[in-house]
Amino acid sequence: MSLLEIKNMSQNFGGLRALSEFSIRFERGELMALIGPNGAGKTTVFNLTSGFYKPTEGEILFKGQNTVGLKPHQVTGLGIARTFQNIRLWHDMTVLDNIRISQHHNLGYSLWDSLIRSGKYLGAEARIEKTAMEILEALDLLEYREELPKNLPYGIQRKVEIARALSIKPDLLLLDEPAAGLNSADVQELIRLIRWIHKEFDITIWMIEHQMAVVMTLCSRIKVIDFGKTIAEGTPEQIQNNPDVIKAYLGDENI
Ligand SMILES: Nc1ncnc2c1ncn2[C@@H]1O[C@H](COP(=O)(O)OP(=O)(O)OP(=O)(O)O)[C@@H](O)[C@H]1O
Repeated sequence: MSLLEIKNMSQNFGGLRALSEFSIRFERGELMALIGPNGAGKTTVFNLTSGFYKPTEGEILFKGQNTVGLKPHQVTGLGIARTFQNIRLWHDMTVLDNIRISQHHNLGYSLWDSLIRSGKYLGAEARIEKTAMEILEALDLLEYREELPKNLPYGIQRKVEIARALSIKPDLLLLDEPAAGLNSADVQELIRLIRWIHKEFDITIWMIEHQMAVVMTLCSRIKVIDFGKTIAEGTPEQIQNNPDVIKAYLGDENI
């Protein structure tokens, strides 16, 4: 069974067809990219896959289960974690609390348990704390655990966001433009980090990225969309030489 299978997924926003009959199949362990010019529909694909939008048409099967109609926290609970194009962290909570709070989609205790501080509550909170500390240590972020994200350099904030996504122990990690806003040294660090995470956590990664250096270095398979339609899929080499892709990025007049 494929880890993720999307079949003929489309999304309309009023009269705009933002995505048209998008299909993809992932096997466990892949590192895959979704690319395309601005406004092509890439983030829409991630919003649909992670339950932020419900597709107008189509099917999404994750580990064989249909996820269409599930809420984002339910999709997270099944094992899909994501980061956002514009970093979304709680800027007035510490780094550690940001990681801890992300695990609260699946607590296993009730409000009553938390009020009386039952054994169930204390046990779950201890597990959450342990996981958060382990992730921070693995990503070399322990020294920032008591800092507020807003006081940290942008590259570190990106890393914290990735740590937060990883803390739910996902099977599939969606990274929406992880290199956006990073300087070239941070981009190199990010490439190393993603490669390391992919191997060390043994997870499947799907990324949207405009920086071709990142995509071409990391991904074994690339899918290209333009105006909501799939125009190409293949290896980095095939994509680089694909005339439809070149045309979509550069326009007819530049070919
Ligand atoms: N919630 C929404 N309501 C209406 N239109 C939307 C909504 N979300 C996206 N769109 C439109 O759908 C199209 C695809 O947008 P999307 O953000 O998916 O593109 P993208 O490929 O991620 O672009 P970029 O690379 O610039 O981030 C755009 O025309 C956008 O304006």
